[in-house]
Amino acid sequence: MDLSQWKRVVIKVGSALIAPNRKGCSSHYLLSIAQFIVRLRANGVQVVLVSSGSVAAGSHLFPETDKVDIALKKAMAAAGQTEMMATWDRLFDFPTAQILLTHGDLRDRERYVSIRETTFSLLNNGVLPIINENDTVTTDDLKVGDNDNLSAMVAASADADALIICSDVDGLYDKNPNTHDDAVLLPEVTTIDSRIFAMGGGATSAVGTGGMKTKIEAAEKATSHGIDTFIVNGFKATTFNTLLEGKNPGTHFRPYAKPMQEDVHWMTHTASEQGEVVVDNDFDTTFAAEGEQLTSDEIVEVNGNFSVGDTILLRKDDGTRIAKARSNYSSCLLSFIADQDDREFADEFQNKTGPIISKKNIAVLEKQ
Ligand SMILES: Nc1ncnc2c1ncn2[C@@H]1O[C@H](COP(=O)(O)OP(=O)(O)O)[C@@H](O)[C@H]1O
Ligand SMILES: N[C@@H](CCC(=O)OP(=O)(O)O)C(=O)O
Repeated sequence: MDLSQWKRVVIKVGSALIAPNRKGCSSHYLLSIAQFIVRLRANGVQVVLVSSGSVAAGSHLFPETDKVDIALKKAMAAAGQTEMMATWDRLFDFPTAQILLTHGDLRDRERYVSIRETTFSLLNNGVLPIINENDTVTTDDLKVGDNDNLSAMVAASADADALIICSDVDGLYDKNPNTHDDAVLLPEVTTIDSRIFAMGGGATSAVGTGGMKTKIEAAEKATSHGIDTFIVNGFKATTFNTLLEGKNPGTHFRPYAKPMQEDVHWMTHTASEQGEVVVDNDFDTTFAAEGEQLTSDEIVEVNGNFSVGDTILLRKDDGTRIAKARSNYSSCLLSFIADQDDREFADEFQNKTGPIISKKNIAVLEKQ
């Protein structure tokens, strides 16, 4: 682990560190994280902070109840967010900036690029971006849902060298250490496979979302973009000294040797498909890599409503997911040519209109 190689780092801070007792924000655990950020910046490293905790920080402002419905949770997030930002801001003598995002923003390529450019602009001007999900406006369809995955999407969009997820445990154990006394810490993970996913359980604290499951998902997203990923214990001040010494205090997920390109990574891990195109089972799966055309006679079915420019999933009739791609056709137009009995007309139509999918807008998914 060579810190001198880090140019940009994303640090994700979990709710338990912001509002440990759900009685408003506390700077108790944030002080050592803030010092870490200051030291990194002094060493020329750009830092992006992804901070959870708005709900936990805001809950004390509302009457206590056993039934916290979605509207109340959103109200807590809205009220807690200002308290959380104020708490962070007090800890720094450089400016901070609030960015609130939803998955709806990240999966739209234009908005994604805009978020990326704004982040770079803030960083290049010495401002610390502090990012959270915009809980007040999210719906099930629009939300990322947890800040672990959000931090990995942010790390990929910011071309970070490292993602440090600060949690309430030392790292990934072979089972949940809060429910198993014999759980063993894994200092290093080189491949994130089903065995690793099986170890990650949900959250057991009152304030956490997602537990270790979403942290492993985040690690997979980040490492596939070449980002060194760490899960560390944010309760311990020693964690950050150890990191500054270039040592790993928790679990280190090694990055892929051959990371995905930024746009392919976005399509694979951030964009969600608006519809799907089912193709023949004997469809040649190397087509995308070879840059060959998908022809309308190979289409079995077009599902969903999508427009030109939307992300679609290409899958085989047997269910195999082949690729995600940007569609150059709307679902209506694609159904129209796929349903044509007159092949000559369909071919001519496609020749005139252009390829259904362009080579540069395809992310081939892992073969299953
Ligand atoms: N295999 C595991 N290793 C470590 N922690 C685990 C594991 N499985 C489940 N967990 C739970 O994940 C929790 C951390 O996630 P979470 O509560 O969402 O925290 P945060 O607020 O930091 O995101 C731990 O406190 C623990 O209860
Ligand atoms: N956006 C939410 C945080 C959701 C979340 O993922 O929380 P955590 O598991 O503590 O990182 C909030 O600010 O309360």
